[in-house]
Amino acid sequence: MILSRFTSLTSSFPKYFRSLATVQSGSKSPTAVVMLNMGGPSTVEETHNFLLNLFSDGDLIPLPFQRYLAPIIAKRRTPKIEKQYAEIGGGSPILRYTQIQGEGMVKLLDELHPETAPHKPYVAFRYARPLTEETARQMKADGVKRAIAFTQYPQYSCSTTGSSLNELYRRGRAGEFGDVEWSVIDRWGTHPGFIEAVAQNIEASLAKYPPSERSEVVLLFSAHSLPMSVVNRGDPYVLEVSASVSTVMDRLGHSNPYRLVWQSQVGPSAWMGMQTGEALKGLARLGRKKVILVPIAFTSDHIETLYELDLEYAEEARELGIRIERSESLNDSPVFIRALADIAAEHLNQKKVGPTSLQLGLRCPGCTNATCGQQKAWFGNGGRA
Ligand SMILES: C=CC1=C(C)c2cc3[nH]c(cc4nc(cc5[nH]c(cc1n2)c(C)c5CCC(=O)O)C(CCC(=O)O)=C4C)c(C)c3C=C
Ligand SMILES: [Fe+2]
Ligand SMILES: [Fe+2]
Repeated sequence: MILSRFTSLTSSFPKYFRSLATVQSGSKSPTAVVMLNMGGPSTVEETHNFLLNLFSDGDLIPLPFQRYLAPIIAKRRTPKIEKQYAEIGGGSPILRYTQIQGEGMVKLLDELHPETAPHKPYVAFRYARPLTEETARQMKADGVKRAIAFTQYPQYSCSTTGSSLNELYRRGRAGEFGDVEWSVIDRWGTHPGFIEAVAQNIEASLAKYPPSERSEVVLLFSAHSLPMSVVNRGDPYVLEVSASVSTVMDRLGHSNPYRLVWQSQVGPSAWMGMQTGEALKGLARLGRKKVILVPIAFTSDHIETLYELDLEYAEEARELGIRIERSESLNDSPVFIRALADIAAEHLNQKKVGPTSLQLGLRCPGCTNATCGQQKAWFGNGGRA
């Protein structure tokens, strides 16, 4: 309410005064909006380093003797994953899309929240360049004094956003960013702008079916799975992904039958199910031959959409006689970029409540990782000891 009043106020401002405000604040140190994500190899050659960083992360994959096992597993897995990145065009597009999203977001944010302008986007990836340490050096060189850590995972998991925040905390506490006041946007899986962007992409896919067939199409929301050991320690990811799905279906007026299923499990342990591939087989058995696959837990294209969904599952569906469409990832969607700016502006307006959401302070009840607790206390104090 307050935000929408404020938005209409700034947008009715004469353009001249708005651009003057930007010029006058041009000499101010920028407010950094640090976009956190896992990253991906931009070229096939970077695949090994990406996997090495990923398997070395104890927040994502806790391994015994991690320092010794991670290089062995990464080396063994590299040829298979290199082939997949080669088949999707020679690398992951995540950096390109994150840069487009970041640039678009700050342009809007300067108008939505001129008090903290200019805003500058930074990217801090966990397993690919630019890594957090490089971003820290750049922010220090830019004289940043105020920063928002903005996760690009809509739903919170200790193994994704939690891992990024732990890395930011370790480097922040070591002084690598200089003297920065931090606040955190840690989840936004039911934000109306995000929901609208997903819903519009689903509607575009539905429009590919003849009107008489549309209501029969099954919407198969597919999210990266999570090991049951993580789910069982109280990780909120599964619940938050379910909330995103329910909210999208509310927005669509429950026009279609739908299910939430899980993809991309790695290794032999138990993971959250049912698996996307199994679900397709089950739908074929039920005679449901029209499906739209909807990626719901990641906002740009990556190996899981471009390889697993578009190549592997599409082939499987064809063999099962299913007509399959894939709802586009959010990528450079203007509706989504506007949502990112709104989320950041709402955060800046509501910051009086505290530098993090109330949810962040409540770590997974079963989590015994000391860094998670220290990180939450540190961010809760604005990044001060
Ligand atoms: C919300 C998204 C994701 C969650 C949750 C997640 C958890 C998770 N992932 C692994 C292991 C791997 N993930 C890998 C790649 C990968 N993971 C995600 C997203 C989530 N992971 C993405 C988008 C990607 C691809 C990156 C890109 O292409 O840009 C990989 C590497 C690929 C492979 O070897 O298969 C591994 C390994 C675990 C163990 C986990 C939960 C604890
Ligand atoms: Fe993953
Ligand atoms: Fe944790």
